[in-house]
Amino acid sequence: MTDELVELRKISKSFDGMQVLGDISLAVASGEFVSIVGPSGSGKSTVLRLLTQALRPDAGALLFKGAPLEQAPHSFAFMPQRDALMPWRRIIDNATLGLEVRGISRRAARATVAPLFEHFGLAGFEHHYPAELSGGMRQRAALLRTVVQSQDMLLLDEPFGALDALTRTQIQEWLQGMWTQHRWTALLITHDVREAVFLSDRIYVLSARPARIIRQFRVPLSRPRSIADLGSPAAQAIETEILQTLLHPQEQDDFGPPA
Ligand SMILES: Nc1ncnc2c1ncn2[C@@H]1O[C@H](COP(=O)(O)OP(=O)(O)OP(=O)(O)O)[C@@H](O)[C@H]1O
Repeated sequence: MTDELVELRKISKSFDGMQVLGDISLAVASGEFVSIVGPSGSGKSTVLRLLTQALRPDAGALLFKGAPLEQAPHSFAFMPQRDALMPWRRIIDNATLGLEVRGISRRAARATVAPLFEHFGLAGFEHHYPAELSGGMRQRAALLRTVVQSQDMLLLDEPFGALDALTRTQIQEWLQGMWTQHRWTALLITHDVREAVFLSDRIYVLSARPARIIRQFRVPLSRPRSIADLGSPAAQAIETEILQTLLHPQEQDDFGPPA
């Protein structure tokens, strides 16, 4: 398909003789929000590290707009599990970091990010240090730093895993609203099936090691969404089916029904 921004085609990867990724094929279209859920240690972060080219696959192809990823000009904005804010830099200077790394002066980078603080619920905290912010605010600051780089795609590695349940729900609702406005292409790794259902257009379910994709689901919820939509029969049904797939992978056909 031509609108696929990124594609992993028959990717396998082993570490020290231990096969982590079996034979992974997946794609993310431009403007699509896709999640990967799977058991702990199944290789979800490895998929992202292959995309950032921190790792190389043993076999298979990584494509960007149909061309080999390593040859195609592209840029991905990566947000890790921990917020990874630099404690010695003020929030505004953390937010500018990705721009400064790309050679933009701090002054110009500050002018770019400053108007976004209100949108990210961080107005008034520009000159605070990370330790002075709540966990949810730090994650929003890390997300601001990630999205401000105008990259082709956001790679989000379990970004809200360390947050308490209420803060996590608030930031999910906020991110859903932001995404609906901006339509960033995004690939999210998460353990949280409800989070995946709430945020995604499509969800891939990975098996345990060696990981393969056992099912993929299209989320039948319109946008914009609110947390209340998770109570709808359609959302409940898909959440239950994904959990069943994770708990009883042996009952799945090889690739399950098409999304
Ligand atoms: N550089 C590496 N060298 C050796 N083993 C590795 C390396 N990177 C990952 N692994 C192993 O590969 C497996 C998959 O790791 P990965 O972090 O991708 O899983 P994950 O699904 O993201 O896990 P979690 O959900 O717990 O974060 C794990 O057993 C891990 O120990």
